[in-house]
Amino acid sequence: MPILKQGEFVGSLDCGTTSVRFIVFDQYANIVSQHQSEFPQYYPNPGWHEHDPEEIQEISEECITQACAKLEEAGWAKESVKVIGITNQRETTVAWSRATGEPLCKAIVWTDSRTKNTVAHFEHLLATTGIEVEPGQFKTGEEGVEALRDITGLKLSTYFSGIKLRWMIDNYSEVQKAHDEDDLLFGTIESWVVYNLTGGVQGGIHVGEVTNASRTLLLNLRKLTWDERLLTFFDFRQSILPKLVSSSEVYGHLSHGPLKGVPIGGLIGDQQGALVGNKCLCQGEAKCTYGTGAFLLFCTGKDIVNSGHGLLSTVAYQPGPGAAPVYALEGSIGVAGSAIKWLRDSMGFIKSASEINTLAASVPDTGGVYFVTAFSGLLAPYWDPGAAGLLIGLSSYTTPAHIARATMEATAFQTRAVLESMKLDSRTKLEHLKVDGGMTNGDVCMEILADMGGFDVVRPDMRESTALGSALLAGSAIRLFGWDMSKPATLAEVNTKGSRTFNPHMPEEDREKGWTAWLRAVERSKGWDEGVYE
Ligand SMILES: Nc1ncnc2c1ncn2[C@@H]1O[C@H](COP(=O)(O)OP(=O)(O)O)[C@@H](O)[C@H]1O
Ligand SMILES: O=P(O)(O)OC[C@H](O)CO
Repeated sequence: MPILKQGEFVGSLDCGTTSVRFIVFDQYANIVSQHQSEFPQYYPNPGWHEHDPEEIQEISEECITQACAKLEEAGWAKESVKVIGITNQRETTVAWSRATGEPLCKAIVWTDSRTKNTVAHFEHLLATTGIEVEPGQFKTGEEGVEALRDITGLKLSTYFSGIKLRWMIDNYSEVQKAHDEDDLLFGTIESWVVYNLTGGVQGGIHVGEVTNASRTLLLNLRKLTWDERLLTFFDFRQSILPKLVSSSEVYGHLSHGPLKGVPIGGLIGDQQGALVGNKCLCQGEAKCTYGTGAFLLFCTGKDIVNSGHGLLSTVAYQPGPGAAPVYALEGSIGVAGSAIKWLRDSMGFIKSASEINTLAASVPDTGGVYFVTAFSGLLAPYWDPGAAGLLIGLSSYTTPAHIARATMEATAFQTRAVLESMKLDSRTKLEHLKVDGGMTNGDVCMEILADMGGFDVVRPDMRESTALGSALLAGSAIRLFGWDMSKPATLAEVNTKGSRTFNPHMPEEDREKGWTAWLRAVERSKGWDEGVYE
């Protein structure tokens, strides 16, 4: 065995919706080593989407092990990894037993829309009894909706974890029993993974990070505390909830594996991770990440901006325990890359995701086809759980190539819709959009986005922004390389590699014609599925 060099690196575990990766970065954000694996997706009923929490854990540990082996093959000792960060798909909900440390059911994934009736129940409750905002003072109807948004930044939706957890308790006897007997532990993916990496049932810590917590419908967005009024409204006992922690601090140490003893110093939801990784740390900066879904986050600095146009207010990051949080406005699009995956896995139109670019480029336009990719209803800015996937404008002329192109246009149209809301809420027009995520690997995807959206699309060369975000937070927690999240200037040398800009070329008139047709297609898709699968 050759003598291995000692370096100083930071690791990032990125637990996404379809794959997990562990990436080792140096101080400039060069990737020194990485390993990635996809994991199984379960769709047991229409509208349902599940993950096996144990599979996520196993794959996470395997990625760490393999990336460390590759680091050593490259001549570096694994002790060079000084700290790790974790970033994750956000609203996906895990319920496990305090006594055994084992999951009580499969995780309900953020895309899953089985909870429509649960949402309807709470909408009714809000409209009638209302929410008790002060002792004895209830807000009902529109005032109740406003009060909920004021506390959480969110609206009632199948998307958020609190609703998914309520459904688990109401529908799985094991989860209900655990809740009743105070054996239940709830967490989003960062919480589950940290619990296991720090020892699981043998001393593992039960923490929840604030950006992830801001997606539960249980967090007070201003105070960054679990809000008792919401616990009463949704009827949860407090003891099931993880201890809240900031996005950057040493939470604990890895209890096993090749990085045993290394501190975990950064936790962040993946979309906020990408915001941080793109160094959009100040008011007015924005990015959009195109993975399974697409998520446009606009940093609003120290202010919480309430959206009047279908966006969410969310925590962007909290740079340390007790530190003032930074907030963001978010437009969440449920389906982006997952529609490409669907064309590959269910329709057989393509053999690999990247092939969609060649297929779509083989025709000049969609031949009049529009695809509203409402596989689990529509999220921002439409928020219609009853919207159904809709392909419209089909004719004998239509080929898979037209549908492939319409699939990419669907993401571009939804991005434009979110940007229009963001313009109204923030009174700022973005001159360009910084992008990353798996779908941005395709040039044709980027050209269609620029053309249909009508804005410049800026794609950085190093696009592992999500992982980089959690690495920056982790490094900052131990002041590795002098990084300090509360002083953005200390990150100036990170990821200064170039970027490529895609400009719109389509005539304005054609773009507007397409946009008008898209809006008509969305109207036809809305309200189609009135809970037939509950
Ligand atoms: N070359 C490509 N062109 C277009 N889409 C792609 C390409 N490569 C991957 N994708 C899409 O990107 C998605 C994966 O991106 P990723 O950022 O890893 O997602 P996640 O974090 O949600 O798991 C897949 O849904 C896939 O369809
Ligand atoms: O894992 P991604 O990139 O699909 O992101 C999922 C989001 O966090 C869901 O809100």
